[in-house]
Amino acid sequence: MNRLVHVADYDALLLLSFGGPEGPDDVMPFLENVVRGRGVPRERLLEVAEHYQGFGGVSPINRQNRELLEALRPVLDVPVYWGNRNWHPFGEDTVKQMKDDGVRKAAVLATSAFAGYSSCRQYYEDISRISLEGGPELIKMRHFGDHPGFVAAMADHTREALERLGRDDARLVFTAHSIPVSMAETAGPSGGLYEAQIRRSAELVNQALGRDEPWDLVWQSRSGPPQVPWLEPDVCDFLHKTDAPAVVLVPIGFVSDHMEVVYDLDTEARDVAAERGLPLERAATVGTHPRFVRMVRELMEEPEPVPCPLTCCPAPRRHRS
Ligand SMILES: CC1=C(CCC(=O)O)c2cc3nc(cc4[nH]c(cc5[nH]c(cc1n2)c(C)c5CCC(=O)O)c(CCC(=O)O)c4C)C(CCC(=O)O)=C3C
Ligand SMILES: [Fe+2]
Repeated sequence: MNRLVHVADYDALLLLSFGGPEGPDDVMPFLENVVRGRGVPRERLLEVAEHYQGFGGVSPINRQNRELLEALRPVLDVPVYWGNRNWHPFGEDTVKQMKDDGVRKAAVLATSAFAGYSSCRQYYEDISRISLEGGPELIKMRHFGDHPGFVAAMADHTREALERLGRDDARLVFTAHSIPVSMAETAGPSGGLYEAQIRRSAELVNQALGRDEPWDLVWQSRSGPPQVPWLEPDVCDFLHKTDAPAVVLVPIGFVSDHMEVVYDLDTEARDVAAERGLPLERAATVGTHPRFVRMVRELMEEPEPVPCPLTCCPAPRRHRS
């Protein structure tokens, strides 16, 4: 059959993710992998280690990724592999396995929907680092925050949270990982793309819900040295000050309920709301919502994506660690 567009014929999918500890002894070595050369103060690291230890040293991200793999298997016609940047199974090891299995060309689904250094460029860096001579070609799929599958899944979960809260006057407060302002300014070919894409995605979710009410976008999980400016307002500062009568937090910036969600939102942000007597619910991330899972297949059926220009989303200046 002649096709009008070139359909990239992948013979595998690689789920490329962040990785997380699977027990108390993994926590510090994992964190050291994450922040190597990034100038994150030791005190911040020890504080974040405590968040993980509060969950028995186990990040929820690995279970979430395993669940996504299981949900993808019946929907795709090709084998599904999983590799991480910061913890086992490391992408390096997975790609060796893929090579041994004779994989030729794999679509790469990074567990992040948007542009930016941490959310996109760093996954390209991972791909170059783990690619092997004679191994599979690894094609990173496009940003998907505006894909109807992502939007519909997020909208569904937001509707469920609104129903749990049971208040018509609740305000939707979208939240995403804060990043340094300098990183936000250089996101995408002409800058500002991380924030612009997240805002667009939030707007699409709001529209899908048929809501006319104003909504907010706030940031969470700030890291780095205190003198470096990051995107604001922080979710907790926002909750301290808002005059909204009730709030649904919508973690639009994440694809699964990992530590940033279950600690920074479900523990910290919830405590602030409770202190103020502010009714609050948190929408589930897209996770394994069937429409999101189907989106992955749809992305693989699109023409092969044009890679991001090498000049966008540059790495921040390296710090000595
Ligand atoms: C934009 C963005 C996403 C969303 C896109 C995506 O999902 O990729 C994201 C996701 C995640 N971030 C995660 C964990 C961490 N991020 C850190 C630190 C940082 N994140 C940053 C940005 C982002 N991060 C940045 C600019 C830093 C500063 C240091 C650096 O420039 O790298 C640190 C260091 C300690 C600290 O928090 O200070 C940890 C432990 C986990 C795993 C959670 C789990 O284990 O369940 C996930 C999914
Ligand atoms: Fe992070």
